Amino acid sequence: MSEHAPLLEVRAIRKAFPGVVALADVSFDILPGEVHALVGENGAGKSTLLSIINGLQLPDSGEIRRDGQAVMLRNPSVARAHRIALVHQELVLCPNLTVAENILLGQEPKGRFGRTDRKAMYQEARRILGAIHVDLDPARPTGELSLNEQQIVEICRALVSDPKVLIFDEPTASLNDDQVQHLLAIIRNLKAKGLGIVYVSHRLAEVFALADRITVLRDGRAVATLPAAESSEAVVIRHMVGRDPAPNRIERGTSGTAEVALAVRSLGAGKLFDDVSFEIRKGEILGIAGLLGCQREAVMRALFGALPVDRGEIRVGDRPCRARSPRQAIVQGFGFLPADRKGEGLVLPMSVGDNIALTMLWRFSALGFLRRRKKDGLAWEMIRMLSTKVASLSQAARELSGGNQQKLVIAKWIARGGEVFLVEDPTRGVDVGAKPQIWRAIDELTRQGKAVLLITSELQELMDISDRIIVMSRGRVTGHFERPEFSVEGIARCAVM
Ligand SMILES: Nc1ncnc2c1ncn2[C@@H]1O[C@H](COP(=O)(O)OP(=O)(O)OP(=O)(O)O)[C@@H](O)[C@H]1O
Repeated sequence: MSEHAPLLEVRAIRKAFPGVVALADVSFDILPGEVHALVGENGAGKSTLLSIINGLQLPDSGEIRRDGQAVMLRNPSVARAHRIALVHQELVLCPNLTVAENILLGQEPKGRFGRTDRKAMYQEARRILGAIHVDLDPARPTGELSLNEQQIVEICRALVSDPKVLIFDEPTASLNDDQVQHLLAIIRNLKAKGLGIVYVSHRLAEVFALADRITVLRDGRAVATLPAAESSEAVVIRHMVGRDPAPNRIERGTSGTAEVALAVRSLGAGKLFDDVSFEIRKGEILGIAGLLGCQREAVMRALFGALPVDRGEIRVGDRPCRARSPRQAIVQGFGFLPADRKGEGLVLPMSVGDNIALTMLWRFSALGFLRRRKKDGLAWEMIRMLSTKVASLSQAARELSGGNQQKLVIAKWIARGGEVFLVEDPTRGVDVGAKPQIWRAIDELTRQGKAVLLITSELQELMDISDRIIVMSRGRVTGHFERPEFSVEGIARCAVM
């Protein structure tokens, strides 16, 4: 076989679910030493394709060839035996076990009487960590690792079977910019060793920083395979959505009224944060910027009654607010969209329509036909507003793609209402085509007089949407910027104070 023969070929794969053709005649291949990115809108078919390559699902028709030979990937163990491995997006580590135990879980080297040979296990874990140039103590309990370190353990777990094809499913979804760079360096290193890497991500900047080729899926079809060096984000987005994308930056105009929606004065919580003060007017979006450990998430949680404060004052409108629980915070006018939305607020076996209706029950107290029609009408409005891809209102939420589940959570959360919305990373896991719609939905909230406090993991996004930004560093407010003064340099300077 020539050096450039594909490690893996996917030919004319088709996979349908009731009411949806998830993959229609998809073909693509992976060469040794290449990163082949797979991109597409939410529901385009990426996860379905990955699960077929990883042996989690069988295709209805089509063929998979590994080193030129047709293979039947009946389950993930068969895929592993063919040296194909997947790095999970969701970290599935056991927190009580050590790094080495997690890496070799289920594949521990055995010594006498079939017992685990612990010395060999630690040696093997050290060898794998060394192979990707990571200095992590294999004896550390996994529970105390950072997200980035946990991700590394996940990668090592996939490397145990010495794969030739390694699949990454949105590996950077919960990482900050520095951690992303570290992960990309590890992936480049694996590529240099000749592995073929399949890389799925919604973050196009990262796809262009890493990929050799990019295959775009749209509505279950592979609509283009492009050499990254000869393409651009705009071209890829056009293939993904079939039109020019809407700009992310929202023209906010003269937003905000004079009326203060939320006033926070000298707020403090233990050693986490201190002397935090700001105001948000009705109709305004205030962003909080800061590096990891700046405690902006803790401020959000304190406002939502999920973390006790011991000093300072919070006022919603002209009322003092002392929420001691999220339930009380909701009653006092707060809405909270946490970054960790997995399963959050969705009853997965229930239908899409009923999931949205759950939050709106109080609006439909009168029984009757009209109620159903009105309920369905509002549900469709929510679904369209965020371009959620659903087959029908009666489709079970569990059958939606990951990104579409996220959009459904956001739709529910907007439907629930409130005066002050606390929002963390609303576009995480959401495709580029739908991001502007989410920003527009938030913009629309403020036009109705709501106030929004916002955190995003990408600073550019925060600058695109916020009216003002405060910067936090080590639990204190270190900067305050009006929209015309926004600059990455200025904000970054305050973030390291
Ligand atoms: N088990 C299932 N039953 C019914 N429909 C399904 C099932 N799994 C996936 N689908 C449908 O197949 C289509 C493709 O979904 P898939 O999860 O592959 O999309 P994706 O590109 O990974 O999206 P995302 O970016 O949101 O993760 C979607 O319309 C989805 O609703």
